Amino acid sequence: MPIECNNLTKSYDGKLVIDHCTATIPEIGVTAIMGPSGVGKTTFLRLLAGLEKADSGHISGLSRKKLSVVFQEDRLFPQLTVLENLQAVGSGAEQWLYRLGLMKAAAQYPDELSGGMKRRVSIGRALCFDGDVFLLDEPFQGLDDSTKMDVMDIFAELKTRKAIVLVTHDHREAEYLAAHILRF
Ligand SMILES: Nc1ncnc2c1ncn2[C@@H]1O[C@H](COP(=O)(O)OP(=O)(O)OP(=O)(O)O)[C@@H](O)[C@H]1O
Repeated sequence: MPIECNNLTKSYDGKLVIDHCTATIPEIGVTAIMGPSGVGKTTFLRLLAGLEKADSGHISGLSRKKLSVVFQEDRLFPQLTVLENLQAVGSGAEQWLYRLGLMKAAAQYPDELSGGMKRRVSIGRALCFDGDVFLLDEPFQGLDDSTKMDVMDIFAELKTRKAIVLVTHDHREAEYLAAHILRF
């Protein structure tokens, strides 16, 4: 069942951020969300994640679906190691750490990591949680080109069986992964 967004609106302090947005997100494959800074892309993801409530409109097709989210700020558990951060949410932690090039960092704590490493741990946690729907807000930002390709390839594999909503400013990422693009 696809996710249907019907006529969503959302304002902050009287300023309209999401203006009657209607969109379909297929059950399988990558939907890229693109648009200038401040146009409401993160807000749209937060509406999908249920972290914000729309002022009007309706989202259907999300009930009973498990959501894996990666937001721009990496919300890792500071008191847990990298490995434990992944194990806390699901299974397959070691396998994902390996795929993400993080095996050597498994016993480190988040405040000992670089920005790009924290980002990969966040991605690893989303993968371990193994949602039906992945909500990704600029997930590849801060990764060097080679690591970015490795991580994008994980999602290229995943997109054959999951719904992935990818906010990105990078046309190459969108072209590589996405079946269609929602322009905000
Ligand atoms: N919690 C909030 N309270 C007040 N204003 C907010 C809040 N969240 C977002 N906004 C405002 O809503 C607008 C859209 O923000 P949003 O983060 O959704 O944009 P974006 O398209 O994701 O931007 P970027 O590409 O820079 O990440 C901005 O003007 C922002 O200041």
